[in-house]
Amino acid sequence: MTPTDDAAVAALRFAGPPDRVDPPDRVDPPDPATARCARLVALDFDGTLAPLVDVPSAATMTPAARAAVDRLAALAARPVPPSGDVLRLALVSGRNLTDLAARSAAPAGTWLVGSHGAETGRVTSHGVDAADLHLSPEQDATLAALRAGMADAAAGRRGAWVQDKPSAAVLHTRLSPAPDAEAAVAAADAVASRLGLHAMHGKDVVEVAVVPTSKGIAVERLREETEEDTGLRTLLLYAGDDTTDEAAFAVLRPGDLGVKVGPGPTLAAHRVADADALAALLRTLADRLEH
Ligand SMILES: O=P(O)(O)OC[C@H]1O[C@H](O[C@H]2O[C@H](CO)[C@@H](O)[C@H](O)[C@H]2O)[C@H](O)[C@@H](O)[C@@H]1O
Repeated sequence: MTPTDDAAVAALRFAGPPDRVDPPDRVDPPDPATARCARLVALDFDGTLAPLVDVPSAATMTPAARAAVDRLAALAARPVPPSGDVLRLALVSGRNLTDLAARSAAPAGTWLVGSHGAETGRVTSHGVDAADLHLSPEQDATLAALRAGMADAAAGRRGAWVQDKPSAAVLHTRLSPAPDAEAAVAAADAVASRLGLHAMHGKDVVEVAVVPTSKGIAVERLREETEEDTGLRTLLLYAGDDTTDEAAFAVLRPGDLGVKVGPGPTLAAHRVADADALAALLRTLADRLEH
């Protein structure tokens, strides 16, 4: 698959003008919108780099997505080029951090955001350097009640099961017949409501967390950190496929690039069909950034 023309053009615009120096009179004038910026490429994992599958532990990036991520990571790791442009790569997922690190095998230097923003870390040559996740005693007690409630919501409903995360519980219904899925989802929503928590509805999942967070908050934090570290305005490319990615699209600003992967309503300005089409777009971006 290839990205649509407008998405490919948007990727080139996001990357900035080509670094042309010869002949001198052909040098492109710097574009104030994109010159001397840091670029933060933040990518969702499931459904965006890795096609959705029935068993979450079996999800894996397509070969093209793998190659694109590795190439961007190599570009992010190189010494800052003469243009002064800085590139950062982040994976932003609903998966918990350990799971995301294992499934993505992200290259050293990649920033990781897990549990929709509740967990953060950075891949280093010796493993993931992760920030501690602290739950208050009240949050601990709520998490225990949440896990019990979600287990009840899944009980007796065909195909439904619950995944526990460090600060959340997730009801999975991908393998459930429609009536069982509907009943389990309604029960999970009731548990969230009883505990005063927000239920996030994704693709065949209902996720309830005891730490208020969203991918929008997470990518804004990544942008702020990049701007603090580099002293440069930071342009953000965010790509995602699910409803929970809309929170990230919602915080994009002029000069940023939002890419929705697959069908469905979205706030993103651009769309590609699938993980391989996104990989092609990321290759276009890498080609331009490499020069
Ligand atoms: O933010 P993401 O990286 O997209 O993670 C969101 C959820 O991804 C996983 O569930 C989804 O992918 C599974 C494997 O393909 C699929 O079986 C499930 O139906 C999808 O919703 C993961 O298991 C969840 O914990 C994440 O929150």
